[in-house]
Amino acid sequence: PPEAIARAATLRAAIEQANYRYHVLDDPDITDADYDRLMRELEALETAHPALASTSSPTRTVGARAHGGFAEVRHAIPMLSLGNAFEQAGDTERERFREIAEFERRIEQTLDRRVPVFSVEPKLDGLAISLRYEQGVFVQGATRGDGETGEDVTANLRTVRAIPLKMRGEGWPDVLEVRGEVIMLRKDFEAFNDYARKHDEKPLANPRNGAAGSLRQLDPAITAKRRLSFFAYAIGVVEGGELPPTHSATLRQLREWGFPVSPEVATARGFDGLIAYFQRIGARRDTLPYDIDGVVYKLDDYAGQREMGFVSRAPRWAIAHKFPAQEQTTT
Ligand SMILES: Cc1c[n+]2nc(N)[nH]c2nc1OC(C)C
Repeated sequence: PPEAIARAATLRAAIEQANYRYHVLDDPDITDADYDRLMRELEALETAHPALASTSSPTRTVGARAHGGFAEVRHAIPMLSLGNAFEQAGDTERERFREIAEFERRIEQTLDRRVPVFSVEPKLDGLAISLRYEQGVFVQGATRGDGETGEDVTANLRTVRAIPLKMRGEGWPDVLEVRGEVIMLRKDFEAFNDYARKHDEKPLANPRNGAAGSLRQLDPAITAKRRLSFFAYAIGVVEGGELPPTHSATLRQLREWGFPVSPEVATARGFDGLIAYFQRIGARRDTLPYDIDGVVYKLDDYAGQREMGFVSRAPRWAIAHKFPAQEQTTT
């Protein structure tokens, strides 16, 4: 009946808007209870009128169990690892952060640029995944695996509300791969362990295990019970369209298309700018809503990235800068 069709469309739009405001803008305008009421009303409508349901409906996020294990997915563009730098003994900052000074100087020299601009980002401690969108619709998601081949965890990723089932806005390429980290926010990790202890279930050792374990569940219904989040940080395949010339502009564009991007991302100029960011984030590390194990510096303009190229599997144009290992507080 037409009024059921109209009501279902209204509910879907409201739920997608609520997901965007909660996960991308971090500025929800309805309570969790209201959100659940919208979902329950849509589920009831779709049950009463099965013709209404579609795979891209927010209620259709729990798919079938992967009986024989996960299918393999070959990454057309390998998912890279990052070379990383650690602090070293020394008096001056250039000595203590010698590897970062080296990284930055090599880029200055190779590109003959005085002060290169970098995209600077928190290095989230979760599970790296790649999301494939065709005509703006989420069609496949895979884990990083060994960088060349990962596992198809599409059904599980559909249950992660921070991952848009359809891109927002317009102007996106025909095919777009968005890469990022699936994580478990600290508050959701603590809530999960409270529940586990009360129900005599095995608690999670840390949020990273929570994200990895939840995503690798063969039954998406179990994944759906784990509160996971997602932050985009890179692009893979782009076909039938083009992206801005810099990584920072691409991250802004991804936010508009409905992808969560960490609010901590910024740009920095030269060695001093990198270290200032490293120390700024380091000072706030324990107050962030998610675990990080360092920060990532990436030359911001894509032309410069292409010119710098890669060393084996890690790009010359990016590096992870890790904090000293933190004593894991076993909760
Ligand atoms: C492996 C990795 C991890 N991370 N984490 C962030 N924030 N950016 C980022 N980029 C990565 O690789 C790029 C070089 C694509």
